[in-house]
Amino acid sequence: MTGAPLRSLTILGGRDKAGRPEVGEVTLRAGDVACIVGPTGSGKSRLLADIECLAQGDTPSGRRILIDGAEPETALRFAAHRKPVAQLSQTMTFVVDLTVGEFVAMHARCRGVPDPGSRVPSIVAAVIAGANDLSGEPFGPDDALAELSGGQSRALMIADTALLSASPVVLIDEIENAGIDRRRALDLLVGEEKIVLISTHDPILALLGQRRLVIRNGGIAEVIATGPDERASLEILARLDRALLDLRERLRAGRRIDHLPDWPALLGIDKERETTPWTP
Ligand SMILES: Nc1ncnc2c1ncn2[C@@H]1O[C@H](COP(=O)(O)OP(=O)(O)OP(=O)(O)O)[C@@H](O)[C@H]1O
Repeated sequence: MTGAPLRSLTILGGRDKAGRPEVGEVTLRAGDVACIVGPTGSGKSRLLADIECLAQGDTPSGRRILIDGAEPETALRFAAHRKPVAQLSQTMTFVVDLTVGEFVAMHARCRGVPDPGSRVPSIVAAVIAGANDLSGEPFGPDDALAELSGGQSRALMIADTALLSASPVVLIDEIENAGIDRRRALDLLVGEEKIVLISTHDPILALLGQRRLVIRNGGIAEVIATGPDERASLEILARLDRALLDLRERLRAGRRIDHLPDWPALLGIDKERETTPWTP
């Protein structure tokens, strides 16, 4: 654990793959969500890895990461239990022979949750409830960890990271196809005053963040603040997304999709005033 709460994380720019300097400085504060966007191979994972290891000019990018405006002490970089950064990777496979309840209780004890006798059962219940809120398929404490679906595993790790991990910085490598409610996942993490960085191409996630770091050829080329027009678009995208989720749920439940939603009504488009006919 890191002790005092972390207030800010600063990325001091290094160089791109061609050795050119990138955007000089980006500071994120507790409760901030920043998205990392860029083409395949542009260096998104490199940036996450630089933050994860609290790079000090000793990685290919030459970036330096500051905690609360200062270079982190060496122990913070190399002692696993004191690391301020948690990373949720794209694939989540459990290979231990434990139930969900046993695993979360064990993690709670490792994380030093005080008085295991009374606190652990309630924190286990809170983590499982949080995970069930994110994934469409509920599971319980007696279910085997190894038998959880991809979406359930991912939801469990997000709830576990939000509620149990002491790490104030959370790095997420793409959660778009994980079958979980992405907005709730972010709310859960941000509600705990974490700094969240997500590598994503999902328009909803991208617009939910306050900023987007655009990566090109290995460097941060631009920092885009989410503007008011984009926030308005987010509401429409969220409606579309809910409608698509509904259709997915129907399919999951073995039902038919004979009728599609009334899209113009759903998106708040006034049919009377529409002048340009839409053609597929
Ligand atoms: N600034 C840099 N200087 C030197 N090498 C870099 C830099 N940034 C990234 N790289 C290297 O470029 C390669 C591709 O980067 P990375 O895997 O981070 O891309 P990505 O955007 O995450 O790709 P994908 O979307 O396919 O996962 C890696 O080998 C990485 O170490």
